[in-house]
Amino acid sequence: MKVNPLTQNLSAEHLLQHMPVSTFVLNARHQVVIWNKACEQLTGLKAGEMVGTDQHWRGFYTEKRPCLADLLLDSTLGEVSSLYEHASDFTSLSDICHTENWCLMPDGRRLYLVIDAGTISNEQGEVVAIVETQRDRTEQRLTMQALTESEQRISSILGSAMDAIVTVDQQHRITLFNAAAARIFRCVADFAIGQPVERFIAPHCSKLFKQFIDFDNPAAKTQAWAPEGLSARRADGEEFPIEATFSPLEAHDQKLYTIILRDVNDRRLAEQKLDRLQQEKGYLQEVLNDDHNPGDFVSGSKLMRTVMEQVRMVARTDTPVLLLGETGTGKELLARAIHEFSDRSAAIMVKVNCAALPAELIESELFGHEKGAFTGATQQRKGRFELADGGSLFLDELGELSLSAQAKLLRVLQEQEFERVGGSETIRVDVRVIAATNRNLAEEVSLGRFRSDLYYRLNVFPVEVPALRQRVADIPLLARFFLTKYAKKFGKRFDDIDPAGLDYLRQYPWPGNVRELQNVIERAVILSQGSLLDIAPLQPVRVHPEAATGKLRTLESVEREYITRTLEATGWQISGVKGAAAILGMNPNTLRSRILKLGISRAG
Ligand SMILES: Nc1ncnc2c1ncn2[C@@H]1O[C@H](COP(=O)(O)OP(=O)(O)OP(=O)(O)O)[C@@H](O)[C@H]1O
Repeated sequence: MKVNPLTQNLSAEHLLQHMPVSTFVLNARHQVVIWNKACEQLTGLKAGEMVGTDQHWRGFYTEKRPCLADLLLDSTLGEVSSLYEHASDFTSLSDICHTENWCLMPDGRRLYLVIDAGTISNEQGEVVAIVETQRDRTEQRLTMQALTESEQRISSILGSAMDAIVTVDQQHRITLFNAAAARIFRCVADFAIGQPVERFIAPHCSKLFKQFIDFDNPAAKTQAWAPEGLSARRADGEEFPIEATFSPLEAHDQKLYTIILRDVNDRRLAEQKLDRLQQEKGYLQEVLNDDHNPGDFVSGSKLMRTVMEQVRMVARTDTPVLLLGETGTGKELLARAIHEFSDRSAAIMVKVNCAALPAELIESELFGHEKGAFTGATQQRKGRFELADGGSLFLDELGELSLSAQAKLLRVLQEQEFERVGGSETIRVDVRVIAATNRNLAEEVSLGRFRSDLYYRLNVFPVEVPALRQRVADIPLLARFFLTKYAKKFGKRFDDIDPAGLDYLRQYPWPGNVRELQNVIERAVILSQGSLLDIAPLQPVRVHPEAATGKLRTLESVEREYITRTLEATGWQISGVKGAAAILGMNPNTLRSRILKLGISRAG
């Protein structure tokens, strides 16, 4: 063998000992023959204590296990995958192998070591020794892990962002297209990436973008806000309004630009939805304070059972329902039952009391108005029809509706569409109308106060709710029902109603119907002391005593005088147990509207 004069004084052992890479050598019996300086440094174990032993594993592991050199020596490389964390990185070229692993060093440090091992054979080809090197790559590994994690975080942020995020290179080609961009532009990222951004933004917007990325433009160093009024183009060519920001991005020495944009229509729709939900919330709050719970409907008499059957039958259809009956008979409660029994019960039933609002406001209440439609209309407002979309609309006191509102209502019933007050946009809704009145509508039609076409449209399914005096069998049931309700409310206990009192209740004609009975029981619960509820004899209200004198007056003047008298008796208190509405057996809102209509005032 030719001797190299430059290396003749350097033995192989000398070289291995001073190699700057941690190295140990095993003989064919797995005994350490060399444990170099770098290996001493890495493991903290001295060559003196390792050479001649088979304890080399102690340098890298806390428990005895084969090192890569041992596996190579025993030709058991198959075990690598179970012993090394990153066995996939393991490579073996017959007599050289490589793997990477986290190792727990004797001093407790956790190091990521890149391990290589190779065989040394004699001239006969017999393996006489194995050399194993270990290189510490902990820092690189941790940096790589941190980078991967941060990339994953960024990609999950990009993926979950609501706005479209698109990055573009200096040639204007798209390099990144997040999930929101795919949704907004209606195409997958693979389709968009590589395409010029101009394919997705309208000319005016591309001009602005070009100005932005112009290198001589110092503004390109910072973010720029593209105002509303710009538009972008979806993959199918449809243009849509956007607002966007442009910003520069330095990545891997490459200059990129990010465009973050949002579909303004989406935002407008979201705002509208929010607006509607807020109105709905306000409305539901009103309903929560209401005591009309269809689950609490008491019906024992044959007459009421027939009414309930009708209600159940019609509930399943979309036909408008007209509930007719005296005040306080339970029309609103039945309207709620119709809604609850219908397929629309998941949506809400919106109520409008047509008598509680002045004629000029009722149309805006029902159909909404546009900004500036009339003095005081400072904002666009949706009406109750829009709020009830998908559900039901209960029009209470329908007979009070103005003729012009009646015309609009007829159109909604026929075509399910209308325009807001002061607006030209046609709004379509899917609403089931339930109306109620205590007036004789047929008579109102003949007097020209109610449109005949609307009457016929609503009269498809009239439900006559009988007066309480026509269904005496319901009186004890209702009285006991209200007794339980108010005894609970006022924290009192009663065994039953005094039998004499029950007779008074049965004999009384109940002009205010169930509402009046409810008020009588509520007052009795407050006043009674014993275990039986006391009911004082009831005096029917004499509405028009003047008839007896022969001086006949109009119903309106009698009504005005009687309401005024009742108000004076209650000290002008309208609602509450002792209020005029309770005495008159009227809904407080209805009473308020009657007071306005009849021009009743405290002074006069
Ligand atoms: N069958 C019933 N069972 C239980 N409560 C009833 C029943 N009928 C009516 N009520 C109660 O009587 C009161 C008046 O009922 P409701 O408001 O439904 O009558 P209405 O006919 O709509 O009255 P108005 O015409 O004055 O608006 C409510 O508090 C209601 O809960």
